[in-house]
Amino acid sequence: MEEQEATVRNINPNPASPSDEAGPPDASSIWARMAWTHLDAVRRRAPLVQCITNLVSMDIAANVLLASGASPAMIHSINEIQDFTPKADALYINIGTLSAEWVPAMQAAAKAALEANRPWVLDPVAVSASSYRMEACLELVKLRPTVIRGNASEILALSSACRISGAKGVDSAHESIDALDAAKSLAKSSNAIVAVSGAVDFVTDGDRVISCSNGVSMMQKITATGCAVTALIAAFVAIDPWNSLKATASALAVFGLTGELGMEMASGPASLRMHMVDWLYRLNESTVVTRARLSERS
Ligand SMILES: Nc1ncnc2c1ncn2[C@@H]1O[C@H](COP(=O)(O)OP(=O)(O)OP(=O)(O)O)[C@@H](O)[C@H]1O
Ligand SMILES: Cc1ncsc1CCO
Ligand SMILES: [Mg+2]
Repeated sequence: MEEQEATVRNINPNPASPSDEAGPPDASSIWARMAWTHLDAVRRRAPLVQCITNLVSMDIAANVLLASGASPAMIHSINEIQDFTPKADALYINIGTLSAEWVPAMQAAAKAALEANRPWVLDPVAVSASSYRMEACLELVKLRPTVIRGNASEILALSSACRISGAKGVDSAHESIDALDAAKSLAKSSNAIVAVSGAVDFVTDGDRVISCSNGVSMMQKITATGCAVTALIAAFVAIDPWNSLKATASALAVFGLTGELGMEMASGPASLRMHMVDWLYRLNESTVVTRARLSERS
């Protein structure tokens, strides 16, 4: 979808901002305030997000959506797509545990979302694991996802449409920066916003690049955190579909921030997961505005 410049102007009108006393806010605080405004809008508007996601991620994705204020619906039968998908505010498709039965449902749902003018978000989990998976994913990319979010290995593989990317499995074998050019190229060829997650997350429309440095490495030790943040991206894009670049960056910052806050209390991956969900539910304006770390790269 075409980007508009409205979001940053619209979300920075807080006359009570402490930064006003010291002069105009700097660019990073404008981005951080944008992240808060997106989270606040998700809480107020509770977007309905249809998820066709892998079996491993269903629980964490649904809980992350609920804690954010969104309304998840894990509906994947092809028999329900026609009735349900046009009612959803956004659709999330994740190919992590795809099967011959699910692929037609994914394609039908993506088509239904397109026809209903709803944003839809693709997570190309382990896209280079098999030619079946790659071909299914390439067919989905043709159905014009609004956002594609993957780890560096997935974005590198999808961007070049190579069958062998050097990835081990569903985890990334690359740093996110290694995939930045591939992400820009994929964004241009697919007309989607592309996000590469990692120690630093990058979000691009092919020209502009927003980076986010929130998060902790322990998040990689919880299965399906990537799937969960893609679900969160769908909720954020649902409430700001004309600014999907910014909505995607906001979701990544908010999710990364829950990792940082959760890590202050966690003793390992299982408790981190629990604390992340709690923090997503509890996050307040001052924490997001002071701790979201977003910036635009030139
Ligand atoms: N080294 C790191 N430091 C900080 N945050 C990280 C790091 N690696 C990943 N993250 C964060 O973890 C989340 C998941 O990203 P990751 O790249 O691990 O996804 P993924 O490989 O697709 O995960 P999965 O397949 O398990 O769902 C993102 O929010 C990302 O910012
Ligand atoms: C472990 C795993 N295998 C297929 S999907 C998935 C969840 C993380 O992507
Ligand atoms: Mg993944």
